[in-house]
Amino acid sequence: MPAAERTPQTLYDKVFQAHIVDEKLDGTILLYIDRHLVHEVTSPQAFEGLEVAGRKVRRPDCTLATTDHNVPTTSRKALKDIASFIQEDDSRTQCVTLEENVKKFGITYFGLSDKRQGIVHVIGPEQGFTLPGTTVVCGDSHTSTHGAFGALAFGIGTSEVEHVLATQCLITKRSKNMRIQIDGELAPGVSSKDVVLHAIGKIGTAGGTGAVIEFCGSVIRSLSMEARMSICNMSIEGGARAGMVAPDDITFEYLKGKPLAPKYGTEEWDRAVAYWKSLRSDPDAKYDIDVFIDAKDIIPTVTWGTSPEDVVPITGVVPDPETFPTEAKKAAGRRMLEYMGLVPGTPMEEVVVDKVFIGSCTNSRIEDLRAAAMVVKGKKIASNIKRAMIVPGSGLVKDQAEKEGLDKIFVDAGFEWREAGCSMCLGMNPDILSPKERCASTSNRNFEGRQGAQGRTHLMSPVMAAAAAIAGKLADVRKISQFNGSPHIEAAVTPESTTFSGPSASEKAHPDERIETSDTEKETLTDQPQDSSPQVNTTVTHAGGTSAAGGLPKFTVLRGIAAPMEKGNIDTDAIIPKQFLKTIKRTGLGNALFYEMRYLEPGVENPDFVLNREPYRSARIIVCTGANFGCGSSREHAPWALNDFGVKCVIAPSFADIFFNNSFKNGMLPIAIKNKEDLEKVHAEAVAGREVEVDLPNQLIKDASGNTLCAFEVEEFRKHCLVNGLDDIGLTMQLEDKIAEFERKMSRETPWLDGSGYLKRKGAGGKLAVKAAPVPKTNRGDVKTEPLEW
Ligand SMILES: CC(C)[C@H](C(=O)O)[C@@H](O)C(=O)O
Ligand code: SF4
Repeated sequence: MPAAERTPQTLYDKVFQAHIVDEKLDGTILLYIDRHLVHEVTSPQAFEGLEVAGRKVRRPDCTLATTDHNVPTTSRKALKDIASFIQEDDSRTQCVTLEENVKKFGITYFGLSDKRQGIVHVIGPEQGFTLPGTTVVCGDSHTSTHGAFGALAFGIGTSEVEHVLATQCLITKRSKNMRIQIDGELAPGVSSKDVVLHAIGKIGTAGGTGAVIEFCGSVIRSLSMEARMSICNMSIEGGARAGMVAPDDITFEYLKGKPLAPKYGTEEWDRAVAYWKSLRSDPDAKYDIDVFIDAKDIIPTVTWGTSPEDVVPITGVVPDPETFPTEAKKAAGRRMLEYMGLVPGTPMEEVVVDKVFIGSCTNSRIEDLRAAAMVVKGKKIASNIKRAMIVPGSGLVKDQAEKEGLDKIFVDAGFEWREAGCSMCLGMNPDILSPKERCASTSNRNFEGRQGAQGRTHLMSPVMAAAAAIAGKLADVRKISQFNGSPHIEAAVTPESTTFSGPSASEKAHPDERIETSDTEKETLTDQPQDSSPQVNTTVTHAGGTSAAGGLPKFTVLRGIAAPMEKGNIDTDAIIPKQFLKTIKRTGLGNALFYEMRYLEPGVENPDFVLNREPYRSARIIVCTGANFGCGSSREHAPWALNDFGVKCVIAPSFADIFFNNSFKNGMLPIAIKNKEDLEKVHAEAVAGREVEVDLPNQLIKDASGNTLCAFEVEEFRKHCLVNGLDDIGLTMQLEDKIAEFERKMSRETPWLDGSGYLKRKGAGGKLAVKAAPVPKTNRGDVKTEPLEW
């Protein structure tokens, strides 16, 4: 079609379009996936599914695994193997299971003894595994990070992990286009984290639901890749599945010399760059949602509540919930302040902090550490700070920081210098907050209990967390550090502009050795599910939650008690907290459902919680009047826990995308009812304790006497799969010819995406062999003697 007649496309449209393998009339699309990152938490059940069905990993060369969530970040000097290194049983099982699976399925893996190990969203870009114009997935919501390269990158659930492993494709739909344009110049002391916190404060945690956000404008263009990653990382906190930035010279510069990027100086590199340059939104491209932000409105920002949208400038005060617009918001605000131990009107700069955490996939890259080091250099952390931790995002970040002497600056100031991992972002490992401890954290989620049961999290940038460590309370970094008129932190701090010196890593003692084991052990114990975990509902079982490979129970008409809920933004951390994610099974999680709300302490039920009251103990449906149900993490454990408890259907005004998808994959039906009156009718039945009937074939919700309460929408393909109990991996595999054809085309057009050992180009008549085969050699051997290449 001549260019003039082509509908203008956004960056997202272009990348999406280039990966369509097949499209159904109802808009269901089979999308090809170029890059699949795998970690230990969301993969065991997927590998198990493959094994049970006798399936292979289709593209081991496009799959990269590491272990990050469960790993302790203490010294690895004495590391022999992961099995003896990890003390906690369930964490160890998950990590060992991953190691077994990567061997079994021939996948490249960066284990604990490998310098390239680290948080999955740090290592992908670092290796050049993440490239512009690619589709990138991982069983992890912060896969959005990789969108900084102009990749379409999003989190998926475990069933989808299994689907991608088996077919290298995903079944999906087009998303809406959303644009967040940030123009102007960031003031000194303001960083990309402030930009994204400010943006989420503006759009809310459901603002981007159903959309892919393109970040653009002069501010974004001026930012480094690290800073762009921090912004795209938190797109998910704004409800969007993905965030994207158009690739430009800054992107290409970053990719030069990365092990898995096309080799700089070769024809392939030039070809790739020419393609990457075409990945810009067309000038007249249309966006469904447009947001403009003026850089001068952004000042260092912190959160005050338990949702990432609860932001306030550091110069502000703790808000008063009584001024919130609706009764529901007032109630939520009161609860948050109680949880956070804050009083309305208190200046944020007076909020005293106990712990400081600089790390996570949002802010653990070299630039983050440089910026934080600049603030703490020559200073000491305040005496009230119990613990301040620096956790590099990968072994390579750690090495680089040590080369620049940053570790010395931190240790001299009183910080702990740790090994790479998710650490205190999500207490699945020994790094956790004790109850009521307050943390200045560079992570991305401040949900209740996220960093440890009853822990209190304030999200902020690395320089702000560093400032909090020095001040002993939340602090305005602009008062603590001089920014010498630099335009903004990420452009200001480069290795050249920072004169750090200090002994190299090998010359100094390891700071981890200062940590007393007893302290670590104590913290671990407080946050682990106890053996005495309450046993409830053990009699409520049904056929859901089976492996996708084994087919699903059919969903036609469901009748049962519906439990009423009213809260908005019920996140998956609340549906099932982190300590229960260590299972390698899909079943048995019913007892952990809504754990923090359901139990006052292990074994003691909270009598006020709806599922602890009759008749709701046997609820099969949840009716929630609050929007954005299932937001946050991609954990499929959330629908597994609901399913295991007996709930097969959730009705709410809206859902977070990943939870919505994950539910269908488990034979469950999430129903979005936007019409308030309709939802209220169903809610009233639930409140009255009467049964409700969900009739999927006729798409109707009825009361106990069979009267229709309202109709509901459901996508045709999803309905077809639910009603017939279809295994969508099997369905996709029937399209083998189309997938193979697509792969041949990709190998011709973007050959740099094929990993070594994939296509043996010796097929007759120019026909390429596309049989899935493990890469002949991986780097799972002795990393010390192997080069940092595949
Ligand atoms: C464990 C994983 C499913 C989860 C996610 O998807 O985000 C985790 O990384 C988190 O940050 O909560
Ligand atoms: S958000 Fe935290 S737990 Fe999740 S991947 Fe990132 S660092 Fe790990």
